[in-house]
Amino acid sequence: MDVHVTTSTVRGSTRAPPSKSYTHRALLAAGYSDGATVRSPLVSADTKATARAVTAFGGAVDPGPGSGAEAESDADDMDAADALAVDGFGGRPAVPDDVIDCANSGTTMRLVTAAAALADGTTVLTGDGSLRSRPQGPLLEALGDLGVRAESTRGNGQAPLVVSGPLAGGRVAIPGDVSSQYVTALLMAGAVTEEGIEVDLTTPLKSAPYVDITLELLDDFGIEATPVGDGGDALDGAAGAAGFVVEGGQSYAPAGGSYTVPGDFSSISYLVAAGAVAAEPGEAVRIEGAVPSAQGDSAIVEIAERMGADIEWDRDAGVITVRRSDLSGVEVDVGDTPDLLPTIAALGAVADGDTRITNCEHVRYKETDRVAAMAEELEKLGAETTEEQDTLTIHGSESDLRSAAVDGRADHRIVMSLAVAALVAEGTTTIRGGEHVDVSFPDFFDAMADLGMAVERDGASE
Ligand SMILES: O=C(O)C1=C[C@@H](OP(=O)(O)O)[C@@H](O)[C@H](O)C1
Ligand SMILES: C=C(OP(=O)(O)O)C(=O)O
Repeated sequence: MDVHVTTSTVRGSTRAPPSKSYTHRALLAAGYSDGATVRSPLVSADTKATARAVTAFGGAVDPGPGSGAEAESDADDMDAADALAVDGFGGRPAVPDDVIDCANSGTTMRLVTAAAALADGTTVLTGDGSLRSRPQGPLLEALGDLGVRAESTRGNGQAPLVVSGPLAGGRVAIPGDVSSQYVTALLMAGAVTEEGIEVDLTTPLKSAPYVDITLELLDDFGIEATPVGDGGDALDGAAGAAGFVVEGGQSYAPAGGSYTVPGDFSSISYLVAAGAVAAEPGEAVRIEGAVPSAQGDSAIVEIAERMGADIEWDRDAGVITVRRSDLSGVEVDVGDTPDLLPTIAALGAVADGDTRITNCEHVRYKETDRVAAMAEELEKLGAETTEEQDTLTIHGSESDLRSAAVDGRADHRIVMSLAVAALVAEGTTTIRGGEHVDVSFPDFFDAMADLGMAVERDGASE
């Protein structure tokens, strides 16, 4: 679907969608339990993939009591639910009747691969073309070292994957610089193994806040997992950890039988960026649902502020207010916050001077190579960029941005970031593949239109 965005200003209140990362984990944790309700879930293409996996393992995911939707036993049909009742498989996944389709979701594939290793039989996992090109090798090797048959059908470390359990647990080494999701996967599955799992990192952990999200959620489900330092001493968080330990034989059970998902700061980043570059003079964009949590991507507030944005975050109320102001380029290390790269690049294209995004090699292993994608697509809008393996520099200047036809690369975050840049590019920008926002922020263009973005989709104009 082509989306056409014409230069426009924005103002008014909007609400952050629920967190994709927390929803994936909550659905799977509820699956590992005897049953739990997940409140305020993100219902999107990616989280539906995780719900399908929970169902394939013998659980069930239904719009629950008070969900605002009729009960349905089909994970694909969970739209409009504001609570999902999950029937768990009690830590023992059944062998699925069919292949598990993880669609576009890396989180689903990694977390579900480790869950599949617990089953006494064989699970096959696949996904779309993008997911089948992403790296799974380190997780397969780790599971192999733990005595599970875990293979890529093409022998290239990519899906389709075949996993045959059961997994008893043990000690294993894994690199930390490809994906933190391998650690999350091993910790979530490790809690219900017989022996528990000890993970030793062979390289420092990138995307560490995502493991903090995991530790926070595990704690809320009554599961103990511990980051450890070089000497085996327990640490407070995943940053700087040399490894992780999770005891086996634990039971997943959230307090009161339910878990509530907080707002998503990766999604909030587009709303913040839109306000910072295009809020109507004298007006503001107000974002509700911005409650503090372990999400590293809440750094978008500090990054926008450092660029000169007029922004306030009332943490108690969970409200961010942002007004337009002149932005200047800054240097940002995205080692902890890979999903912010497209947003920061779009902000950098509007800011005056250079925005240098460093430590970003792992951002090349996402739905697309986001470093190359943002460099190339922002150039079409008139920005100058310099791409290196681990660094992206945007030589920004608002006056240079002009409309163009750009490609969202079938990647939700590229689409949403280009839409932000399109707010200030002179004329009408056409973004190819606008439908891919369904992965993490299905209502993105509705929310933006409500704020004042001049946007047309498939002939419908707002
Ligand atoms: O665990 C998670 O929820 C995620 C971890 C990050 O991936 P990596 O750990 O592969 O960098 C992030 O990019 C992804 O969007 C979500
Ligand atoms: C990379 C992302 O997610 P995943 O790894 O789950 O595909 C993302 O949402 O930006």
